[in-house]
Amino acid sequence: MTNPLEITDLVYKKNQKKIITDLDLTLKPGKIVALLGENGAGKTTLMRIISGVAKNYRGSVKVAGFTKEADRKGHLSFTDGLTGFANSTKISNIVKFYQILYQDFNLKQFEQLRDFMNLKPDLRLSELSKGMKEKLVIALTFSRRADLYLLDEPFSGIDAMARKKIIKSIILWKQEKSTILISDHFVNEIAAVLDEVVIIKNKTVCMQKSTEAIRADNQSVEEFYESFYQREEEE
Ligand SMILES: Nc1ncnc2c1ncn2[C@@H]1O[C@H](COP(=O)(O)OP(=O)(O)OP(=O)(O)O)[C@@H](O)[C@H]1O
Repeated sequence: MTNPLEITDLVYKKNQKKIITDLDLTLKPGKIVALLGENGAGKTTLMRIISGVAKNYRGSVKVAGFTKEADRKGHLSFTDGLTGFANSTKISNIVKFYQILYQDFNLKQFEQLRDFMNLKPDLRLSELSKGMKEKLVIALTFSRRADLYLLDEPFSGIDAMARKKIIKSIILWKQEKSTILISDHFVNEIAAVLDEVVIIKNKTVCMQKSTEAIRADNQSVEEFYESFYQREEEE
């Protein structure tokens, strides 16, 4: 089966400054993977490159076996901050736009997710709090059928109770074979649903490990992440 993501020799510069260098990353089907790293490590940049929002990189980025940007976009689901919509746009109109733009957008699934998130369709973007916007982004992202879902710090504004509920349900919202790459700073909260951890440091992927292997070493995912940084500091 084709891997949802295969990146080789990725290099990305912005204003002459190297942001990502010599990065390789392969994700297998059906996995939930955390993308971890300190502020400024390059997590958002990597997601923007994979999704085709950031261009002019060197190296190969394949999504479900496809390298061309348009093909990649058809096989992955990523909601880039809703920045293209005016503040007065209603949720219902954003959904209409998604239905036109993406053939794989499933309205029924969206309505279920929207209700799960307690979002009223008549609300305008200007009426949404940070957490409500994040809930909308999650609902839109998971309303598409995709091989790869990208979630960039999806929960930073969502209250703890709702966050727990959403994390528990994530597994139900994806098809068995699709893969989720999710960046977050609170690894302990998502640890229970994770299959793998990928750490970005020094502008590249410096660690990829399954949570099964981490737990076999009698460590929690959080302990593993913390000890990784302690080890690096000692060296
Ligand atoms: N518009 C920009 N112009 C120049 N450099 C940028 C720009 N956006 C980001 N960078 C640089 O790219 C690097 C990676 O940033 P990025 O936002 O991808 O990190 P991140 O891991 O997502 O961080 P955080 O956890 O804080 O969200 C940083 O060093 C940052 O200074």
